[in-house]
Amino acid sequence: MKSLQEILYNVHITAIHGNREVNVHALHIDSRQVKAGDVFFAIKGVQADGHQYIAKAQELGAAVIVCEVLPATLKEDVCYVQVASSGEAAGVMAGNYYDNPSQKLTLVGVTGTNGKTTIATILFRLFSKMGFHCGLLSTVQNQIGEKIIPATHTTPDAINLQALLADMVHDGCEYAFMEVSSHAIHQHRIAGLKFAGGIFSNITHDHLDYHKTFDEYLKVKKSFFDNLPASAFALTNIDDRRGSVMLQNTRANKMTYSLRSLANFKAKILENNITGLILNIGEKEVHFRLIGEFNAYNLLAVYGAAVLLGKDKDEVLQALSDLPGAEGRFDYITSATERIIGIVDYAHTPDALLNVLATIKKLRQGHEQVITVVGCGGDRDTTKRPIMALVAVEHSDKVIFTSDNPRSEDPAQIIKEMEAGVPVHLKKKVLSIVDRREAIKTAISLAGREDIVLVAGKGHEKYQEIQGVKHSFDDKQVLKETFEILEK
Ligand SMILES: CC(=O)N[C@H]1[C@@H](OP(=O)(O)OP(=O)(O)OC[C@H]2O[C@@H](n3ccc(=O)[nH]c3=O)[C@H](O)[C@@H]2O)O[C@H](CO)[C@@H](O)[C@@H]1O[C@H](C)C(=O)N[C@@H](C)C(=O)N[C@H](CCC(=O)O)C(=O)O
Ligand SMILES: Nc1ncnc2c1ncn2[C@@H]1O[C@H](COP(=O)(O)OP(=O)(O)OP(=O)(O)O)[C@@H](O)[C@H]1O
Ligand SMILES: N[C@H](CCC[C@H](N)C(=O)O)C(=O)O
Ligand SMILES: [Mg+2]
Repeated sequence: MKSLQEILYNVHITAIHGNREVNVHALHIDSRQVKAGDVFFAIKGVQADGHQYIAKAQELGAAVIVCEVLPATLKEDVCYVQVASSGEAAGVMAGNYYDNPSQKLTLVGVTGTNGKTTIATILFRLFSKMGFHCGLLSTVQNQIGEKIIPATHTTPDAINLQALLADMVHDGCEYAFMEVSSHAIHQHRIAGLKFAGGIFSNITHDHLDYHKTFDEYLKVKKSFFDNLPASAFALTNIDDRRGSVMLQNTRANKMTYSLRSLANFKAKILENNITGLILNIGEKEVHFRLIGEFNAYNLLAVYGAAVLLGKDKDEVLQALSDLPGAEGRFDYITSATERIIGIVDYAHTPDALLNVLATIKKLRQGHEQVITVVGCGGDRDTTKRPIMALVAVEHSDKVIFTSDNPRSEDPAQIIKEMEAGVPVHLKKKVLSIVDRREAIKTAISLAGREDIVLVAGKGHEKYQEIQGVKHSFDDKQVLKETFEILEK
């Protein structure tokens, strides 16, 4: 329990009404969770406006309401804190409530369209391997040392985020690595955090349903770097067209990485095949288990960040060389007799799909066919559907369009929107099968000896969300089962 006065530290308050001599029990952004003596933050969202739920929160006993607009009638026993942004106030107040855990950790945030999970996860594994107790906040899962905490978001909401970081501090973590999604930046989920470093991987087409234009999406990502403190490093991929823009207004220590031009951290790909990568990095030739050029970028980002955090170059490279990639990212299994390679990958953007297919092309030795199974998520950026479809058909021998997570949408309609991206002369390559399990089975039945089946879009996900229900589903498991039937 903390006094309201304590948790209001550093909050930009416009006005305050009512009794502020209260002690606060818990903080909530969802009225449905409020209990007597709690703080409720009224946040304007996409579906609803949290201000509509102030009355509900009061009914449930909220002692403090943080809002942008005051309700018409004020209750005597409630304290109303009026602020310019309730979302931002939630971050700062949650930070104060949990004793600002980010100030007691070395916290590194990773942003970009693709590569966040990979970079954050490998940083976590690298530092753990080098003997440090670490925390991880990622799309796949959150971790405090060995302990796994399921993740609901790539970046949790402000209150859960601060609570998780506080748990890391209590558990003795020194470092925390987290993904910083564009939604999280825009919704101020990261307000009140002190970062020791920020990493930018790349920016390409995604989330235009939310950010509306690419420029807006870019601005949001850039604001993460604009707000880093002078004590932090800002490490950017300058081979990305927007890499240097990210750093233009930051006060942080500007650092760059590149495979192509002059940069603070440079690497050269010497070999790139199914067993991994050999890079010339830090004046050494090092073999890594991760596959594909895009992972050379991810490894370089990890290496740069580790060196900027003061770690010995050779020790970092030695530990890094042996680490596996994140779950569901270029995750492959091979069938025993036919030697069909099944690859599960979380590519759910046009750029990620292109990168994975380009990597597969490079790995092909002879005349193996590439058969791609892919769908697009419902209730998400619809403009990427025809583009992902085109990328798939242009870079595969056969393609099966199927469902990803249709969510509230009609899966057949999503597939239609994908089909619209396929030019007439490539239509003969395409089959559409709504049922994802059937689609994967069909792909394998079409595959000959040593062919490659890419199952894209869901990576580590263990469910398929259809009409609000999450059904158990695991791409890799379906591949395995189908291979087993084939072997019999
Ligand atoms: C589009 C988006 O980001 N939505 C997030 C947002 O919800 P919202 O704006 O729709 O909220 P809303 O339903 O309009 O409600 C507004 C406010 O009223 C409150 N409310 C609502 C109902 C009620 O009865 N009482 C109440 O108090 C809500 O708690 C909320 O504070 O705020 C919620 C609370 O933090 C999030 O859970 C929710 O994530 C949804 C589930 C989601 O799917 N988000 C995805 C798109 C997302 O955030 N993805 C990124 C990853 C992207 C990437 O990896 O590139 C992520 O970081 O996970
Ligand atoms: N550096 C990279 N550049 C381009 N594509 C990448 C890169 N790293 C990974 N990918 C591709 O993008 C997919 C997603 O990678 P990853 O999960 O690391 O990214 P992410 O940014 O965390 O994605 P999300 O925003 O959905 O959580 C991978 O499965 C791979 O296909
Ligand atoms: N972080 C991404 C995940 C997309 C994964 C894909 N399987 C889908 O459901 O669209 C998002 O929120 O857009
Ligand atoms: Mg991620």
